Amino acid sequence: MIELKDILHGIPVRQVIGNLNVAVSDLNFDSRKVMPNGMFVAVAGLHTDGHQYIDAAINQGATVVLCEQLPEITKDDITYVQVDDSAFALGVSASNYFGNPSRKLRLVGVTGTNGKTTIVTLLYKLFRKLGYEVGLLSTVHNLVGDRVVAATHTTPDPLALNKLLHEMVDAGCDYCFMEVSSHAIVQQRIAGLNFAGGIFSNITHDHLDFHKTFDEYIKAKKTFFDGLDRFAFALSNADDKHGAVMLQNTFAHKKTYGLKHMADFKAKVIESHFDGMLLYLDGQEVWVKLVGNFNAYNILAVYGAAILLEQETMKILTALSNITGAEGRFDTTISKNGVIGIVDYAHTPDAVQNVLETIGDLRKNKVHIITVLGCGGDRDKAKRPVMAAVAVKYSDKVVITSDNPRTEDPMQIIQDMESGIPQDKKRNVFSIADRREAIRAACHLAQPGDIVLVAGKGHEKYQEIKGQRYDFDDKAVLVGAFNEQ
Ligand SMILES: CC(=O)N[C@H]1[C@@H](OP(=O)(O)OP(=O)(O)OC[C@H]2O[C@@H](n3ccc(=O)[nH]c3=O)[C@H](O)[C@@H]2O)O[C@H](CO)[C@@H](O)[C@@H]1O[C@H](C)C(=O)N[C@@H](C)C(=O)N[C@H](CCC(=O)O)C(=O)O
Ligand SMILES: Nc1ncnc2c1ncn2[C@@H]1O[C@H](COP(=O)(O)OP(=O)(O)OP(=O)(O)O)[C@@H](O)[C@H]1O
Ligand SMILES: N[C@H](CCC[C@H](N)C(=O)O)C(=O)O
Ligand SMILES: [Mg+2]
Repeated sequence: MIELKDILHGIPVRQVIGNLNVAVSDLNFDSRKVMPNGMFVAVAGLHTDGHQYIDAAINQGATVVLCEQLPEITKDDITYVQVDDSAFALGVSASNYFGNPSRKLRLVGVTGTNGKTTIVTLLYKLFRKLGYEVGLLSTVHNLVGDRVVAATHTTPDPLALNKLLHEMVDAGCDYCFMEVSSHAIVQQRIAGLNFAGGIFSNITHDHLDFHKTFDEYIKAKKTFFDGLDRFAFALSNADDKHGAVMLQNTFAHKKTYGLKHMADFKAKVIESHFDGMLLYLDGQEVWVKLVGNFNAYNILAVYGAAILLEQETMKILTALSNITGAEGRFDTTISKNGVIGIVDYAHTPDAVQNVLETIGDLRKNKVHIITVLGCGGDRDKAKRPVMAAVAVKYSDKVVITSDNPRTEDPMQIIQDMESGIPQDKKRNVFSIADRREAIRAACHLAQPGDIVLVAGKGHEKYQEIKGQRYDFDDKAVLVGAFNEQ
């Protein structure tokens, strides 16, 4: 039980109707989940507005309502708190409700278009190896120490997020590494959190359905760094065109990493193989089990953050050489007749290009690269033709298929992708809507030594079609197809 006035700490309140000295036994932003003597926070969404459900929340037992617009008729036994920004108030009140757990461990957030999951996963594994108790909030899953909590979002809603942080504190975690998505920044899921550091990976085309313009997308990412305080570090990618902008207005301690430009943390790729690469990192040689220039950036970000979190260089490097990346990222399998299969979560034009360039650099004797690729439904439509064009440019053959069509028509998504393919390349492209059949077809096209890249779904264990989730696992389907050969 916590008193309402304590939940409101740090929230600019415009008006209160009713009693502030009431105990609140539950906090919710979904009227359907409100509990007796609970507090309901009305937030405007993309599909509907929580303000429409204030009565429903009261009928469910809410005794406190926090909102931006007061209802025309207020009830005597209910406390109404009016604020200017209820999404911000939700974040802060969720932190207060759970005892501000982000102040009781060191929380590091990672934002950027690609690489967030990889960086936080590597940080989680690294700090475990360095002997700490650690929490993780990621697209693949959340971890409270060793305990797995399924992830519904890349960055959970403020209630789920603070509840998990609270559990991490209870479990004795010293650190938590979390992904900060641009949706979470705009929707203020991270309001009220205290970050010990923030990391920027990169920014390229994605989510323009939500942010509308690339400038708005940049602005969203930058807001995260603007919100860091002077005790935190802000670590940015010096080689990214927008890396400097991220640090422009932050109060945090600014640091950079990069392979090309001048930076505080520098690295060079010396050797690359399918199972890892040799890096020259901050004056030392280190073998890591990840592949590709893009992963050299991820490793550098992790190394820099570990130094900024006061860890010792040699211990970091030794631990780094013994850890693997996140599930479903550049995951390699070889068929019995020597076809190399790679499952990867590339679902943006930049990621597809990076992975295919890496494969192109690693391949021997110009063996063929066959890419299986789809694009998600109910997501950025503008990236579809671009992803297809990139796949075609860097592959010998492409099988266009479905990713998660969600509520969209799979054939329409495929057509949107096909529109990006130059006429003279069309003969190398096949479209097969059924993802299982597409993967099988790619494997049948492959000769020994060829490489089949299955991109876009990585670790995901489902496919969402017409709003329904079906079991689906790219790796299992790929291995099954290999076994048929
Ligand atoms: C686009 C987006 O981010 N949507 C999120 C948003 O939903 P919404 O805006 O549609 O909400 P809404 O349905 O309009 O409802 C508005 C409010 O009314 C309330 N309500 C609604 C109905 C009712 O009966 N009673 C009631 O109180 C709702 O609880 C809500 O507070 O708020 C919901 C509650 O927190 C989220 O679950 C939902 O995530 C959806 C499922 C989603 O798919 N989000 C994706 C795009 C997302 O967030 N992705 C990023 C990662 C992106 C990346 O970098 O790759 C992520 O962090 O996961
Ligand atoms: N630093 C990077 N730069 C560019 N591409 C990358 C980088 N790291 C990973 N990738 C590519 O992006 C894909 C997704 O990587 P990862 O899951 O780490 O990113 P993410 O930012 O967490 O994505 P999401 O937005 O879905 O949470 C990888 O499978 C790989 O193809
Ligand atoms: N976090 C990303 C993941 C996309 C993964 C891809 N498989 C898809 O479904 O589009 C999103 O929700 O946009
Ligand atoms: Mg992620």
